[in-house]
Amino acid sequence: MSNTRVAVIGAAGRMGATVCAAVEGADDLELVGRYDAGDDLGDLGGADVVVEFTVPASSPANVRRALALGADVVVGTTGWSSERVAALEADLAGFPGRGVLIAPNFAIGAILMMEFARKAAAFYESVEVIELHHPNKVDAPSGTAARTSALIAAARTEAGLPAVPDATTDDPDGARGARVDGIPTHAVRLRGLVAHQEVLFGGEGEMLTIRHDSFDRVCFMPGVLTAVRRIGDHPGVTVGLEHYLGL
Ligand SMILES: NC(=O)C1=CN([C@@H]2O[C@H](COP(=O)(O)OP(=O)(O)OC[C@H]3O[C@@H](n4cnc5c(N)ncnc54)[C@H](OP(=O)(O)O)[C@@H]3O)[C@@H](O)[C@H]2O)C=CC1
Ligand SMILES: O=C(O)C1=N[C@H](C(=O)O)C[C@H](O)C1
Repeated sequence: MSNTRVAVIGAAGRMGATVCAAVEGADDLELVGRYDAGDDLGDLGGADVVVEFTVPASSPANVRRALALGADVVVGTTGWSSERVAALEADLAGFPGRGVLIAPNFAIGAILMMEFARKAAAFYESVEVIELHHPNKVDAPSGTAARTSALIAAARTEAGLPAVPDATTDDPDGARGARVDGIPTHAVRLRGLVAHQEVLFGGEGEMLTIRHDSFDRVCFMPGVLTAVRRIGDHPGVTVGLEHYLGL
């Protein structure tokens, strides 16, 4: 069987460069193109699969370009709101058989953290999400935190839980953080960090903390390579690598 041809958009970035090295190290994959800001995407090297790690403002146009060239697309870039996903789903009708995976986080531990948080959500009155990242990150809250909060909110609604209790009436500086689907969601930016998240659940007399730490971007690579290898089996738009992992 011939190797899968892979192009990377955002190839000079922290994630893109790590993905290029991972693809080059895989016997069954061939890196056919590296593209970064200002580059002409051309025919994307004739890639079968395009991996996209850029910035939220550029990601949708890059995905559409890759689809138009006949490639499947693995997207790691954050900022894919439900409106953006819906627009992509409508566009994808014009590209039958093509697949797009939008994964807020490719690290297995982060995927499990979200799954555990979703399971715990129905059992606790209180919950807060705290994400902590390197200070070069441009978006807040992180895509992972936004997805975690959305999953928790949906699970709470399904369980018939009311809003999280919070007596705050005076918060002129936003100290209580953002609300994502009603879930308090906080962002920390600190030199020395890579990507970290805590989900705090509180009930009468107890707290459950679920924490994940990415210490090195290599932790995302098994997930990215799995996505590249399996995307051909997943036409349409998929949000979250968990759907490729049987979770
Ligand atoms: N899903 C996951 O598991 C993970 C997702 N991420 C997400 O991936 C994205 C990238 O993160 P990171 O690598 O740290 O960021 P970087 O800023 O290091 O890399 C982004 C790269 O994309 C380039 N770029 C910007 N616009 C375009 C464009 N239109 N076409 C091609 N290239 C472009 C940038 O160039 P320039 O700097 O010159 O503008 C830069 O080289 C973020 O959204 C982040 O949240 C990060 C880690 C894991
Ligand atoms: O920008 C990052 O670094 C990361 N971005 C993703 C996010 O926003 O969730 C994934 C991970 O947290 C690293």
